[in-house]
Amino acid sequence: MLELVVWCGVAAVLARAALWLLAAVREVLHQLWVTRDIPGPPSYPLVGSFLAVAGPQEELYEKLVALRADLGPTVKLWLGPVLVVIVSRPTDLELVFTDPRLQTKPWLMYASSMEPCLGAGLITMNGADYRRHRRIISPSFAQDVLHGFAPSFNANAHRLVEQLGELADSGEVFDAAPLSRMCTSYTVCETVLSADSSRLESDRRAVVQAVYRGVTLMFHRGIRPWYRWDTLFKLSKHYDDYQEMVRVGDSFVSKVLDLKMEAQAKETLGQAEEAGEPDAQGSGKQGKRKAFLDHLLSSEEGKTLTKDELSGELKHLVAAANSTTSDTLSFFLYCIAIRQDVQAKILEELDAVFEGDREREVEVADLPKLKYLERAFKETLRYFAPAPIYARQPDSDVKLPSGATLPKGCVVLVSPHFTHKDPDIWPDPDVFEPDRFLPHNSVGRHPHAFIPFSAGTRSCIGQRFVMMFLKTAAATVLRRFHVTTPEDGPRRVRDIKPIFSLTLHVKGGARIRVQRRT
Ligand code: HEM
Repeated sequence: MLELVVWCGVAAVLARAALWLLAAVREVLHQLWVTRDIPGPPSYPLVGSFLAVAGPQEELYEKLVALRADLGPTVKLWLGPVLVVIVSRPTDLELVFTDPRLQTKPWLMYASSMEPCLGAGLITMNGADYRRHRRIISPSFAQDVLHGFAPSFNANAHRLVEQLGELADSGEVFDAAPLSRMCTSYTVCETVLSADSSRLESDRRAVVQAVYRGVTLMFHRGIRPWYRWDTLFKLSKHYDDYQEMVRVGDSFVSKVLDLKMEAQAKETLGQAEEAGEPDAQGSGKQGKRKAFLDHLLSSEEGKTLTKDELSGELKHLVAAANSTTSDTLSFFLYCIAIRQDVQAKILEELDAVFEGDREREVEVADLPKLKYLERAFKETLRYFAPAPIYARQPDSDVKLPSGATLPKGCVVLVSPHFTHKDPDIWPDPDVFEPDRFLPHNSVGRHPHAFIPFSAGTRSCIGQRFVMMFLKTAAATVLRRFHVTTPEDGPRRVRDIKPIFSLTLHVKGGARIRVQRRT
């Protein structure tokens, strides 16, 4: 009798496995058929077109650009049994960003590579959980909340100015990227987590290091599907580093949450003023400044998030905010160091808005007046979109306006670089020209031709934050320093080589020199 039960069990498992395999084969056959007219590089049994993109990480960017140039705006790639369709026409993208059948983030590119490190959060979640979290978190990014961050943006821009001052005095050539990272990380710690307490200083320094390394490690693991299995990943030389990064992130966010809960408890007991550690970011009575976390915790809906959910969201925000923003600042400084004419126009505008005052703090009211500076940042984001790829997965077959069909279950990949460098949309795409974004030069350009922050329901929640911070940092730095490239540095923006990771970095560093303005 027992034998019969065991055999029935084995038969049931085998039947399920066979059904699963059958469904998977059917899906692949369907995908092959539906996408037969979409061009792609040569594909071979088992590996598919993996060879077209395999190789050192430094070459990935050039390989994708070459695919676009050779095969056109819609390209398919078979990575083993996984079908990837790269979409780049603005009219197609509009559908990708807005169609309800295309709002799922593929597990393979998101949850499987990010959640072991960050936990679940807005970037990786799907379905009803995602919608609930976005509804709870969005109000904490409202305009008035962002305006409260101006003192933090200014303070951290001044910290950057101090560091640049020392480098100006020494006259040395340096890489702007680590300084941009430090400035961004401190700002994000303060404004997202309200982690500017002196009790967190040493942890915060560790996090600044871990965040950058973390982006590289997550990418390293993410593009090697066999590392999804911990057993195999343990064999990787990066395993210990990865674990350390996870530990640093978890411990930091946990400490921040504990301190916050402690401060709230004291506040409730009316003891905030006597508490030895004043609430630096102002969730206490006397404070004015509130971080995202304070807003979240003070909202009724925010209180429904569990500690695990909160911790995941905070890690997602810190990860999403840091590298993207600091890479933009590094690319921007490098571009204007090369393009002295653009830098001169920025200074002219700064002198007009600040009436020649090179010391005054940047106020929220100044920011909308810095229109040329904003165009220069937009052009930096067009040229070097810091989030180089992102993806969706159709719940059912979706026909694009261009005629191609995205089959159910494939990975729809969006690379802003494909769209941002399309000469039919952007004349002379390799020329760095901020005035492309002048209203009269934008007439007739499709709104989805510029997509550094994605678009639609799953677009970046931090885009207004980014512009406020970057403009404040640039207005503070450029009124005080003149930025140049060294003699052996690139002469044209097109000579800057980016390197692909989860975000886009400057290959070899953004090597610049600064001189004090007189
Ligand atoms: C230049 C800086 C930034 C760029 C270029 C950028 C770009 C993007 C892009 C392309 C996405 C969509 C990703 C996808 O679909 O997988 C995204 C999502 C997101 N970004 Fe940003 N981002 C930047 C800064 C920030 C900042 C400062 C924050 C927070 C303070 C932030 C928070 C998020 C979050 C939470 C999401 C997920 C949104 C959702 O799916 O609902 N980002 N970002």
